[in-house]
Amino acid sequence: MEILHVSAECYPVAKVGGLADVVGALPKYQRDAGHVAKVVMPAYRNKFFHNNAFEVVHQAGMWLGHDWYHFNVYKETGNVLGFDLYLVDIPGLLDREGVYGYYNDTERFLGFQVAVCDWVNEWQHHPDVMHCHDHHTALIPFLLKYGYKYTRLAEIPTVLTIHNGQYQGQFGWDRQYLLPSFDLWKSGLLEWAGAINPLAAGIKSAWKVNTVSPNYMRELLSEANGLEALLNYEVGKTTGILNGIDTMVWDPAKDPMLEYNFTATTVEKGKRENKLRICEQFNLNPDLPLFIFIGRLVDDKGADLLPEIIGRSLHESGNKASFLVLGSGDKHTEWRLEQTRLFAPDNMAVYIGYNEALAHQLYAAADFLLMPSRVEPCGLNQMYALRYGTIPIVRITGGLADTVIDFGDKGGFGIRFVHAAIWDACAAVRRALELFEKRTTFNKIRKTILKLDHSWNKSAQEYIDLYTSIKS
Ligand SMILES: Nc1ncnc2c1ncn2[C@@H]1O[C@H](COP(=O)(O)OP(=O)(O)O[C@H]2O[C@H](CO)[C@@H](O)[C@H](O)[C@H]2O)[C@@H](O)[C@H]1O
Repeated sequence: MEILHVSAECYPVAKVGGLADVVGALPKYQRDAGHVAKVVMPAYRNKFFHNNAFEVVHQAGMWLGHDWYHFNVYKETGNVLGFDLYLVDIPGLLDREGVYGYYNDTERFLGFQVAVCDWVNEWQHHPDVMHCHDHHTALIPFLLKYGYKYTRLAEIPTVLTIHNGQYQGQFGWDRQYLLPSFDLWKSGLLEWAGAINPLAAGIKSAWKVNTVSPNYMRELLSEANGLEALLNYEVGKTTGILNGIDTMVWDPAKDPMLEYNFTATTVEKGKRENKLRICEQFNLNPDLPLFIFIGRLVDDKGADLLPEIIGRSLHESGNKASFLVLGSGDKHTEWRLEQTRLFAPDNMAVYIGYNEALAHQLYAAADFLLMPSRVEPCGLNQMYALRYGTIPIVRITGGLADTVIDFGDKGGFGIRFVHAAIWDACAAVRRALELFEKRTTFNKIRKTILKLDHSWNKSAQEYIDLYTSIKS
């Protein structure tokens, strides 16, 4: 089967969050299962673009409203990722260093989607499925079905994966002219709440829709940032497939970003050594339990709760813990974290920014990972933590409920709490502190979690089954 993944991110080409991890890993596992999986994404002007070799495989031009853009499709020639990677270069739109956050993101990702459809329109054959990820690519199922210039592509099955339903990419009807001409009788498929809503259009038009965990799929039926009614209506074509992790990239035994690699048999020494390094770097006491948070500092992740969770936990425990936060996002939360640190400089460290290597080192060094998420479609951090012998403390929502069992329950290994609230998170931290003191149980749990299998093997097959169910 030939699968074309269309995405705004893919690790290691360009990563902002978990979407990149998924799109960088899933195709490898699909390849290993005997399929041809390709990824097409924008050609951002970043390190990866400058440091790798490409050949031009397609050159064309397109109208985006009243503006004409020339575009190229490049193919990476070194097979660096282990599957075919295509980059769409649209000078004037996509040739920026960053992924998101530009004033014309709507035009940028519209241009990307039109260019992808135009390019596939020139192929001699059709891919067996086009797999679109999140709202930046969610207009493709609509365009293929109803765009006049894509009639020969109308039968290509499309799958839309919702990695995060909070972001939908809405823009006003006044910009409808940016879309290539389509059957206007179908305009209603673009519409949601008085605007053009790409995610809603994708849910309506894709052949199948899935989220990144079964529990998140259930949650979306009652809480989907305004799309609840639509998802209830379309429930028949939806499913939840749990994300996996790339166990080749995330392997404590071989990870080149770690100074000390370790396995299940050397976990105690290995984690101790990694912890010593990190504690030295951030001026923390290595004898205290180390709690980390890694992620985008946004309210959905519960990042706004962190300053008080940390402050209160330190106060209650008499400074018997260390906390380290790695992330960036909401400026006010960044500032509050820095302020909290001033009150406990020996027990708290904050790294504002994005640092892939540090993230790996933190998963390896920490004792506990804190995830007080309000919304968590799947969450990869808890799976990376488990793989690196760090016990996750999670609020049970979305995929966190699907992947973490409380150590108090049969077969359990993590710490769960119910409310995205300071008091409940602090109670979970208290349980962690008690667990840290019970060394035998703590070490046993560590050994157990290192052996859990969160690789893509099972889920990659579930995607193949999904494609097979719609293959024309
Ligand atoms: N400052 C920083 N420095 C270094 N690394 C950082 C970092 N901030 C984040 N990361 C890394 O980015 C990734 C975050 O992945 P998540 O799945 O937790 O969240 P995200 O919300 O981006 O993804 C969305 O899509 C994914 C994939 O489907 C879902 O799992 C998730 O629930 C959904 O919200 C991890 O690899 C993490 O280590």
